[in-house]
Formats: sequence, structure tokens, C-alpha cells
Amino acid sequence: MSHNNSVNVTHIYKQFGNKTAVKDISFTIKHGEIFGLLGPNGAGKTTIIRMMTTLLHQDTGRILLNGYDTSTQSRLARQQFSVTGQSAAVDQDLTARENLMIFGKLNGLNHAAAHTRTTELLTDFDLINSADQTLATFSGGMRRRLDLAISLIGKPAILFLDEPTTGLDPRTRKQVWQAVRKLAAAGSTVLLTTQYLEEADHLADRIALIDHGQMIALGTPSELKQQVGGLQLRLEVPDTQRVSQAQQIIQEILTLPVNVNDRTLTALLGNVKIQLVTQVLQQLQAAAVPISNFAIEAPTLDDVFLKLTVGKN
Ligand SMILES: Nc1ncnc2c1ncn2[C@@H]1O[C@H](COP(=O)(O)OP(=O)(O)OP(=O)(O)O)[C@@H](O)[C@H]1O
Repeated sequence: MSHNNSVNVTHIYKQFGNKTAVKDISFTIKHGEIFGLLGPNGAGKTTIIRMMTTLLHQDTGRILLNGYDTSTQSRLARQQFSVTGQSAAVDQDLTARENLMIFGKLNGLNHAAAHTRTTELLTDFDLINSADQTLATFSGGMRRRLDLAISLIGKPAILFLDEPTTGLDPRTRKQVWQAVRKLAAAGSTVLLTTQYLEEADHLADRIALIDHGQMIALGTPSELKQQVGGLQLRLEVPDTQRVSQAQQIIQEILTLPVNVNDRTLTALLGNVKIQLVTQVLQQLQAAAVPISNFAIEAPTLDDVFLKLTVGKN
């Protein structure tokens, strides 16, 4: 069956008693896309995922996974996905290969098919050289890669990935990111929930920001950052006597508000042409205003998160 979108979520609502946990959420995810679902604690992410994975019924609205309705065709919908949690039910005393073989058979593969798939996954996740070691000897990163491999044994079209790198060091985190990218490149659709905005920034093609059960932003990481105001100019004038002169020069050229904090001047550049910044530097030099620090900074997803969700919780 072929469908334009891998996931279609349309106007879903969920109420617990008199608390509306999810309010009119809609989004689509394309085949092979990595989609990030972000939001502060209690925003409604888990409730959305539970409805998408058929563990909970939405009150109204519709969820289609590869065209199958999670409410009316739940068995077929369930065949479309796999869920990777923070702790897969693996056996510490068995080797990586043995664990994969067991899950292969649990997924209905015969011995030969389970063997082939196990070797494929061990290779894909760079575990082939440690395949016959027991999990007790595995590092956190190796364990996480094995968890991912296990959730892929039945070749799911859609993968729900919950906090895949929590507790991992930066190096092993990057290994997991690489494995996820490889997966999506091979055509799997990935729905990622994470507390690390940097992770979503690196991995997700698009991000939905949820707060109080509602979608408050949806876009690529760079589109979301644009909402904060794009690039920011920051410069420092060491001589406090000259700060207001510098502020005036910058304001005149950029025709933008310039904030002053002690010796540091900042201005959100918005749609201002970057060439104008060169003029700022030339004018400051012509006026003999010394500068001790200069930067043009891109906002981070943290800035987006703070701007769009702060004060509402
Ligand atoms: N079974 C339930 N009964 C009553 N209230 C619930 C239930 N499940 C969730 N809620 C409430 O719904 C809201 C959304 O919760 P949810 O767990 O979906 O948030 P979350 O975004 O996953 O949060 P976190 O990041 O902390 O896991 C919260 O206010 C929560 O208390």
C-alpha cells in the first residue's frame, strides 16, 4: 500500500477528567522523515504517543499510520510501527546475537530468517565484533544501539523513539544519532521525543513544539529559530564612556533597537542585510570607538523553547 504520508494526525483531543491533556493536535510525517516532538514536562507528549501507538483512544480526531486508522484498524496500524524505550526487555546473560535471535523468533521469523536479520542488524549498528559477548560487558552506547536494533527486527515502517540518548556521554550519543540517521535514510519514519533540544536540532527534519496540550510551533529547526528573530549582533565596547556613542552609530545604520547591558551591545538582526554589519564596523572604526569582542550569533533551539513556552506553565 502506498500513501503520501507515513503519519496523519488530524484534530486529536484527549481529556482526563476535567483536564484537557491534548487539544486539537494535527500534523503529518512524511516517509523517511525524522520528526521531533518536544515540550516541557506535562505538555502532553506521552499522551500523544500513547494514542498513536494504540495504547489509548483519543476522544475525537483521527490517527492514520501508513493509512491505517489506529481506532478502527488497530491490528493493521500496530503492524506499521515499533517502539524503542529506554530499556528494552533484553537478557543481560545472553549475547547480543542471542538476544536478537530471540526477538526475531518472537516476531515470527523462522530460524534462517532470524539469523539473516540478526547478522544484518549487527552489521548496521556496528555490533558485529561484539556480537558474541554477553550484554553485561556492553557499554551504555552499545546497549542503546542493541535496543534500536531489536526494535527494528521486524522491519517496522515507523519507529517511535523515546529519549534515545538519555544518560549517554557525548561520543556514544553521536553514535546513536548516526544509527538513527542511517535508519531514516533507509526509508524508516522516525518520531523522536527528547528532552535534549540539541539532539532534536541535530536529528529532526521537523519539530513540533507542544505546550499545555496544544501545538505552539511546527517547522524545521531553522524555521523555528527564525521565530526568535534570526541572527543577533553582539559587540563589546571596553571603554564605558563610548558605549552610548556606539549604540547610536549601530542604531542609525541598522535602524533597529540596540540593547545595552554594561559594555555589551546586542541587536536582533531580523531581516537586516548582513552587509550593513560591515558598515557598522567601518563607522565604529572611523569614529575611533574601540571594540573588544564581536559576534554574529544564531539562536539555539533552547532560545526558541524558552521564548515560546516560558511563563505559560
Ligand atoms: N492517565 C491520566 N490521568 C489523568 N491525567 C493524566 C493521565 N495521563 C496524563 N495526564 C495529564 O495530562 C497532562 C499531559 O501528560 P503527559 O504525560 O502526556 O505529558 P508529557 O509531555 O509526556 O510530560 P513529560 O515530559 O513529563 O513526560 C499532564 O498534566 C498529566 O498530568
